[in-house]
This record gives sequence, C-alpha cells and structure tokens, in this order.
Amino acid sequence: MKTIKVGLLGLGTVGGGTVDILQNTMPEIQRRLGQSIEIVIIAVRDLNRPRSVDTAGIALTDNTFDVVNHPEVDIVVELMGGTGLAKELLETAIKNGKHIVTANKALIAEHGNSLFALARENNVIVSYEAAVAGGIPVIKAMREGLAANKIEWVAGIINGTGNYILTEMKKPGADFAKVLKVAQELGYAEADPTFDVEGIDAAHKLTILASIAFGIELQFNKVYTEGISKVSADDIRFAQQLGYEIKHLGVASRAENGYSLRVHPTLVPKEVLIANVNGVMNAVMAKGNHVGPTMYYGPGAGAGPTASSVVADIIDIIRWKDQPKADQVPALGFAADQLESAPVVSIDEIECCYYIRCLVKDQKGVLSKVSAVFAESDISIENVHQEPSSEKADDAKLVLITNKVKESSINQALASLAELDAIDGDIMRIRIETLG
Ligand SMILES: NC(=O)c1ccc[n+]([C@@H]2O[C@H](COP(=O)([O-])OP(=O)(O)OC[C@H]3O[C@@H](n4cnc5c(N)ncnc54)[C@H](O)[C@@H]3O)[C@@H](O)[C@H]2O)c1
Ligand SMILES: N[C@@H](CCO)C(=O)O
Ligand code: NA
Repeated sequence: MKTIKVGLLGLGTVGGGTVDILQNTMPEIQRRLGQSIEIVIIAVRDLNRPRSVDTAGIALTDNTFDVVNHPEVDIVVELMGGTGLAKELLETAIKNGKHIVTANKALIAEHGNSLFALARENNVIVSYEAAVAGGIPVIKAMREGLAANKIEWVAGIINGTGNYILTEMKKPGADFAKVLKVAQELGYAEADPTFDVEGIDAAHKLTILASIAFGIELQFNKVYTEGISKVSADDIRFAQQLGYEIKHLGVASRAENGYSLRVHPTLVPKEVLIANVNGVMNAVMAKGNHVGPTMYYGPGAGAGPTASSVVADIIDIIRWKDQPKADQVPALGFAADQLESAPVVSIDEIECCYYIRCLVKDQKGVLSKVSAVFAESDISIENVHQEPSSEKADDAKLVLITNKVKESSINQALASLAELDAIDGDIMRIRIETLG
C-alpha cells in the first residue's frame, strides 16, 4: 500500500489531536483511501517538553524550516498559529511543491488571497476546513454541496470559546474570568484569548465564510467587529425575559451596493434553532436561493473535532493531488479569475431591530422623555421592561426593543439619549436578528 508522508508544524492542542487520529484511526482511513499516511517530522518549540501523544518513530525538530524543506514530505500541516512565521513557512512549502493543510483562520483571512495565488502557480492545494467552525465540515458543504445556489446570506456562531462563555453566564453567579479560564483549559481558546472575547477570531472566520458564499476576495480589515466583553448577565436575563437568547454571531449578507460583513452580540428569538446552540458547539446557517435556509452544527473547537477536519483535509488532498489540475475545487469555491473585490458597506447601512439597556433616574416623566428622543428619530418602541436597580437605590434598569430601523438612525437617537439628565451611565445596544 502506498504511503503519503506528512510533516507537522506545531504539536499543541490541534497538533496532538492530529497525531492521535493518524495513529489510532489509520486502519479505517486506509480503507477509505486505499493508501496510508505517515507523519515523518514535527516541528516543536521545545524538544525537551513532555508530549501528550506518542512520537516514537517521528523525527522532532525545533527548526520549522526542516519540515517545509523536508524532501520526503508531500503535505505540510500547519498547526502553530500566527501570521508571520507561519506565512513565510507556508510560502516556502508551496514553492517546494508541497500541499498545505492549515487550521489557521487568521492566516487565511489576512493572507489567503496571496497564498492561494501562489498555490495555483505551483499547482498545489491549500486546505483549511479546520479554520472555520472546527469540526463542522462547513467549507466542504458550502463550496461543494451548495454550488448550485446563489447564497443570500450566511450567519453563524463561529467562536466556540465565546459561545461557551455566553452559555455558562446563564448560570447564576458565573464569573466571566473563571469561565474563560475553563475554556482555555479545555483547549478552545486562541493563544491570545482576546481574539475570542473581542470577536477577532470570529471576524477571521466570517471573512472566509463571506468569500466562499459570495465569491469575493478575502477582506478581513473591512469586517465590523464587536466582542462579548460588554454583555452582562443582566442582558442575558432581560433578553430571555423578552423571548430571546444572546448569541455572538458573524453575519455576511448582500447589501444594496455590496456586502455587509459584521460580528457582534445578537439577540435571536428563542424559537430559532441557532438560538439553542450552546457551549462549545458552533452552527453556521447559509441561505441559498434554491435550497432555502440550511444549518450546519457541531463542535467548533477542541483537539478531537478540529483534528477531525485537519485529517479530512489530508485525505481530500491525497485524493486530488495527482489530478492534472490539483485544485479542482478552487480555494474559495469560485474560479479564481471570477472573484470580485466587491465593496463591503459600512455598518451604518444595516437595518434591524435593537435591544437598548440603560440606567435611568427613577423620577416621574422619565419614560416620556426617553420615548420623545426615539420619536424624534422616527423610531418606535415595540417593548419596554423596567425594574429597580439593585446597585443604585434611586435608579431603574430600563430595557427597550425598537422596531426595524437603520443603524445610522439608532446612533443618532442613542447620542441624544446619552445627553438626557435622566440617563445614568453607559447605554448598551445589541442588534436583533430573526434569521428568517
Ligand atoms: N484549539 C482549537 O480548538 C482550534 C480550533 C480551530 C483552529 N485552531 C487553530 O489551530 C492552530 C493551533 O491552535 P492550538 O489550539 O493547537 O494552539 P496551541 O498553542 O495549543 O499549539 C500551537 C503549538 O505550536 C507550537 N509553536 C508555535 N510556534 C512555533 C515555532 N516557531 N516552532 C515550533 N513550534 C511552534 C507551540 O509551541 C504550540 O505547542 C491555530 O492557528 C488556531 O487558531 C485551533
Ligand atoms: N478559539 C477558537 C478555536 C476554534 O477556531 C474558538 O474558540 O472557536
Ligand atoms: Na470546518
């Protein structure tokens, strides 16, 4: 039986999971492939560190270039992260004629356009299923399974750490910092967890999803990005009382003059399936013009699920690599010369309903002053909830749900609201999506 040789960059959470699968599930993989896969070399940072997996028979090196220049390696699997050295290594590997598997969404979102072009020149494949929604085969589903459709929009819970934190925060007394620490211990978080909490990781993934949905170039720096760090336990509770769950969503949709790409906390009606996706689970919805709304669900982070996608990509490359044109499924699912560099519109252009929370002085006539501000901007209030503040004796917590309005109108109203004497402190605004 023929053996394909693989080299790994990085032996952390996902690297360890990949070694584990290739060691323990090889008989089944051989039956699928009719060939075998062998890891011949792994680059690690510290050669003396104890390993969670058995590396007997595999060469370990602390020089990453040993992997990308290794004469026997057919496929380089990049699982070290970062966008500096990782980019240089993959460029070298591609020029050396090696195929690439990576779980690195930051690298693909920020440098995918040039990496894919280099790969085409060198007739090698760059696969990145693990980069978006961990173990869910969503890249394959969208690039291949939905190929008959014009995709109208994509929306997803695409950060496992963030969804885990929001889910745990529903429990009474949950502490944000402690919950994040558990997510890190479980191997879900990025090396810098602010990427998870502040939405940067989700923005990387949304960039990729938007490109494969619409056939546009990767444009990470155009994504509007808001994290979950300002969402309070109060917001989660109020949302639930009003019939919603708060989810951190990435949303890519067609706009009048281009596309809208945004990541932010979102109120989603409880009865919508995606509102019930909890813990480390992710879900991506894609609406095609023929198929209608579809949803892909599964674990979004962690060693086993992510490595499951990494190994599936290795298998896919082995199946395709000796075809005359190796990248028969183009990297972004559209022929490379058909990609558009379409404009991404400002967040001010979107239209939705809003959840507004603020602290108001518990005085007569406050509600009418607040309503007057919204009326001036032609915004109607669909729902109001008020309760005494437990923290400030003379204040009340006020929650409003607006009708569907333009972001620029709500910004104007919130600026006027902030100027009212009756408003105490910051105003929280969360967008609402019904995902119909
Ligand atoms: N953990 C997840 O659930 C998950 C899911 C999807 C994608 N990813 C992505 O997979 C990649 C790896 O993530 P991880 O969670 O396994 O991270 P990790 O920190 O557990 O592992 C990365 C490993 O790479 C090694 N490394 C870094 N620089 C190196 C260098 N110069 N030389 C040798 N070794 C080096 C580190 O020592 C570490 O062991 C990242 O791009 C991440 O975004 C992670
Ligand atoms: N840190 C990422 C890993 C998976 O990409 C997450 O929590 O979703
Ligand atoms: Na995936």
